[in-house]
Amino acid sequence: MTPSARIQAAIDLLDAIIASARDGGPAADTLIARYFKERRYAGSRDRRAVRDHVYDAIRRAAERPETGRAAMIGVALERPDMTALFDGSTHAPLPIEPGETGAEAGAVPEWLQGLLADKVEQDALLGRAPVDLRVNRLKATPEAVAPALPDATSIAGLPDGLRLPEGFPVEQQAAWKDGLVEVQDAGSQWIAAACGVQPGMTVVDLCAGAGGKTLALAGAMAGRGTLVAADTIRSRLARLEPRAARADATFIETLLLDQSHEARGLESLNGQVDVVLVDAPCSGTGTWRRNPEARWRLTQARLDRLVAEQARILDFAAPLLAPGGALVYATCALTEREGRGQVEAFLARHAGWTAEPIDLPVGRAHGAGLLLTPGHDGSDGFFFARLRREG
Ligand SMILES: C[S@@+](CC[C@H](N)C(=O)[O-])C[C@H]1O[C@@H](n2cnc3c(N)ncnc32)[C@H](O)[C@@H]1O
Repeated sequence: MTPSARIQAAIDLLDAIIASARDGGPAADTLIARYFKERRYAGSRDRRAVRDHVYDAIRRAAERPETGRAAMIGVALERPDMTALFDGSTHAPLPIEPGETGAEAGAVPEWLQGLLADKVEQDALLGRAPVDLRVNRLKATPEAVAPALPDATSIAGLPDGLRLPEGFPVEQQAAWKDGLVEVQDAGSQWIAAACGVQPGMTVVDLCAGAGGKTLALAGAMAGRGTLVAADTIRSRLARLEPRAARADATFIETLLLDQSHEARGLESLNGQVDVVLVDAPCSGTGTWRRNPEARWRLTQARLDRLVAEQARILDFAAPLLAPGGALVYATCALTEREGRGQVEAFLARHAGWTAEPIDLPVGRAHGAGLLLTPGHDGSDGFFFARLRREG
């Protein structure tokens, strides 16, 4: 493909990504993969260049642009070498008209600006994310794994954490294939640490998804005790099973819950659980550096629905705890309503619960919890809090 044709391909893809973000369709990565599956003539350098153009345009625009052309012109007008590629030749975009402007540049959509926690450094939200790993204590130690990953550095405050440069092909490494390491952002590892689980405990990961944090909890439990991974989406829990097998964490039990009737499926655990982790569905504002297109999908109505759902999940999680048990609430969101506000509202609704300090060498105290941000902590953005049921 010519350099101009790569720009036109990026414009076509951005049109599809914009429509998909508006209509709740597939994610950008899925659309890019499909696009190239149908265009086998594109070589690996073409694919990489087009993908880079697409993600440059997505990162640059906080608001969903009107068209792929506007998104790409926004990028080109900041890079003089690129504007010349809009030359109207075969497979190239039409020349940029005098006065034709691109999409506006920005980090955070206007409507969200005032809703983020005041300590969030907005520009860092879209920085490049490294590849963080967690050494799987069920199979390995950091000392044993480190020689196989010479590019890895340690992560302050995480004895089992290793950090590799952005884009490092970790899934091609024997250490990953053999289940000695898992890919897991440092923030998620700190949340697992904040759960304070011990071998022999009864633990429920209530929004387990594909089990990233469940596997970290399994490691901390040394394979002993009861660990239930629950979710309402079967395909997500199904992805946990091969991961658990690879990690030698086969003591994990999965529990598929019926949306809106979750309490029924959890009844037998009522009052029995030492630690419940609620890693709630959220706006994902803390993960924009990995998923910048999420900014184009979030709306006020969706945020309202998420806040209501988080409160409902906390309410059916609370009865599971044994007296003295801990409920850890976490979101990869940086909006006040999903974090500090959600926990304040829980404490106001539920007598007999207190928030307790979390002793970690990272983050900043925020309301009754802790705030992690890419700018301050070098991890994805998270809010989490530990709530204790009185004994
Ligand atoms: C932030 S993701 C979890 C990520 C996962 N804990 C990890 O570390 O990889 C939130 C999960 O909550 C699940 N979820 C949404 N509504 C739920 C509900 N009512 N009960 C339980 N899980 C729910 C979603 O299906 C999704 O997998």
